[in-house]
Parts: sequence; C-alpha cells; structure tokens
Amino acid sequence: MTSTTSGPGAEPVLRTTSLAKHYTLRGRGRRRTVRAVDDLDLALVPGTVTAVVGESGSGKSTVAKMLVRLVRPSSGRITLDGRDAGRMNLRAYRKDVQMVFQDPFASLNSVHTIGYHLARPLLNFGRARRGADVAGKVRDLLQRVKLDPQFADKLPHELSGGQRQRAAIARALASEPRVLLADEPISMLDVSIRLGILNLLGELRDTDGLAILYVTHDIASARYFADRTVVMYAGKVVESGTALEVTDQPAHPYTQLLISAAPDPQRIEIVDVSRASSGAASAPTDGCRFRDRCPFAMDVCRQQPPDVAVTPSHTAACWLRVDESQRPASGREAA
Ligand SMILES: Nc1ncnc2c1ncn2[C@@H]1O[C@H](COP(=O)(O)OP(=O)(O)OP(=O)(O)O)[C@@H](O)[C@H]1O
Repeated sequence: MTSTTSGPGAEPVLRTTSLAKHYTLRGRGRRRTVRAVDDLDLALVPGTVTAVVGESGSGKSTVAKMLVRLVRPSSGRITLDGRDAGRMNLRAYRKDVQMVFQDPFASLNSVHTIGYHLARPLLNFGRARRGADVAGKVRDLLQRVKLDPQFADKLPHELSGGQRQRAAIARALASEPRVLLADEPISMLDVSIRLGILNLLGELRDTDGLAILYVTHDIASARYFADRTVVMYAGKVVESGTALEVTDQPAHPYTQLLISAAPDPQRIEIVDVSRASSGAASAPTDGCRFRDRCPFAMDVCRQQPPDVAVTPSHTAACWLRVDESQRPASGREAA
C-alpha cells in the first residue's frame, strides 16, 4: 500500500482510545450518572472529514469538547501524533487542534474588530510579528475564508451570520492547525449560506490537508460533506463507515431511523428533524442503548452488541448483524 500524508490512506493525526465522559449530577439528595460518551475509538486522518452524527443528547459536542481539551475525559486516551494529549502543554496542543463553534454570534467579542480577533492568535501562537507582518497575515487569513480585506476593520455586528462564521474559521486557522473540530458549524446559519461554509471547509481539507471533525445532527449534510461518518446514540457509536455506506446502506436500526426522518438524505436540506424525537437522555446504559426505541429489539439486546463488520470499512453494533446461531441463547426470542 502506498503511504500518503493526507487523504483516506494517511496515518491518523488525532486518535481516541476507549474515550469516556461521565457526569455526576446531584439533586434532592440523589446522585445520577450521565454517561455522555463511552468507549469511543476515533481516528482523524489528515485531508479527510469525519462526521459525528446523532440527535440531541447523543454526546457529539462532548466528543468535540474533549478533543479540544475544554472537557476532561473520565477515562480513555487522546493522542496527537501518538503523544498523550493529556500530558501535552495546552498551548502546544491547541496550536494543532482548533475548534469552530456552532454560534458565530456568541463566539466573537462584540467590542473587538475582526482584525483584532485574527491578530491575537497569530501573535499568541508565534505565527506573526507585530506590525506589518501581522497585518499582512490577517489579510491572508481573510482571503483564505473568502472575506474582503476590509473586514479586518469591521466589528462582528457589522457582519452577517455566514461572514461571522467565516471570520471564526479564519481565527481557527491562525495557528495553522492540523485538526479542525467543527461543532454544528452551519446549524445556526440561514439555509441559503450553509453550503458555502461546508464548501469552504471542504476546500481547507483539500488545500491544507486538515483533519476535520464535523459534528452534526444532520445526516444529509454528512453524506454531502464527510468522508467517514460515525453515528452516535446516547453516548455510544452504533455505526461507522464511509459517508456513502452509512447513508445509502445504513446497517443499524438507529441510523435507518435517522435517515427515514430526513426529508431527502441525498440532498443537503438540513431540516432539524432529529432533535424533536430524542430519546437519548432516557436510554438504558447497559446493553444496546437504543433497544427501547428499536422496532427489532430482542432479549439479547440487554447485552452489549459487538461491532460487526458489514464491509471492511463499515461496522454496526447490532445483534441483528450477528448470525442467529452465533447469538447468546436469549437472542433468538423476541423481547
Ligand atoms: N456539563 C454537563 N453536565 C452534566 N451533563 C452534561 C453536561 N454536558 C453534557 N451533558 C449531558 O451529556 C449528554 C450528551 O450531551 P452533548 O451536549 O454532548 O450531546 P449532543 O449530541 O452534542 O447534543 P446537542 O446537539 O443537543 O448539543 C446529554 O445527556 C447532556 O445532558
């Protein structure tokens, strides 16, 4: 096999191994544990987009927050080029791993110009020297996200939502990162400009060889934009594969439900259908977490299903994919 530095065959730059985040909630004298993320093995590869898809409460944002080190994992490991992220200096880590947030209105400070927002990380990460150098690099960043250089002098409120999100992407690019974590980067934008932002991110993937994590509740946009798709339900990955495999031949009943709820999974329509029907918050924490909503649930689903290979690049964690003769005895009875 030819080894490449970017694209689907390249070595992952960021990896997670058995990553988990559990929150303990206390109230009325009781303690409750929310298993926001469990057993997550993820590999982000340069020059590719990995989509994490799921409805509200499935743990997608918690994954992104752990990866950018805003939230400390309860267990498991994150490695950047094989180095343990938890032991790395945060500034050195963030130079390589940057995040774009959902809300471009909240993520830029209203009292500072766009130029200021871009100059700060350029200087902090040592990518520019004060004076003409930083001004030139601010212009370059604006150009890369297709904003006119005059935007440097504007305040955030003078920009549209799409322009703000472009400015936020430019800010994330200032450190010249290798990994970009994009948490629902288009869900708050007008439908007409969403595609433009995804296309911009796609260009950056190709020109800069960025490894992009694209967090979304919208499986249609993942099909359009991502190379690989990972589907999460109630904190667990239920299916993963190439974006086309997962959308066009979904193997897990939960993915099938997500797709049937999308108006047209082949079109980037982006209607917020999946949030309304979320059952993730009340899902069981043992066995298959989807079993209470699954039309095919069996007794065996009380046990954790194995990850079954559908194709060499596509897996689904579902007992239906295990031959009946291979299931534990209870797998042959209806629940
Ligand atoms: N700081 C926190 N304290 C307690 N529970 C939390 C915290 N952050 C997230 N959770 C819980 O963890 C679970 C996963 O949340 P998360 O925000 O990662 O999901 P999500 O898929 O990104 O959903 P959304 O699209 O609504 O943001 C949810 O049950 C949520 O209530």
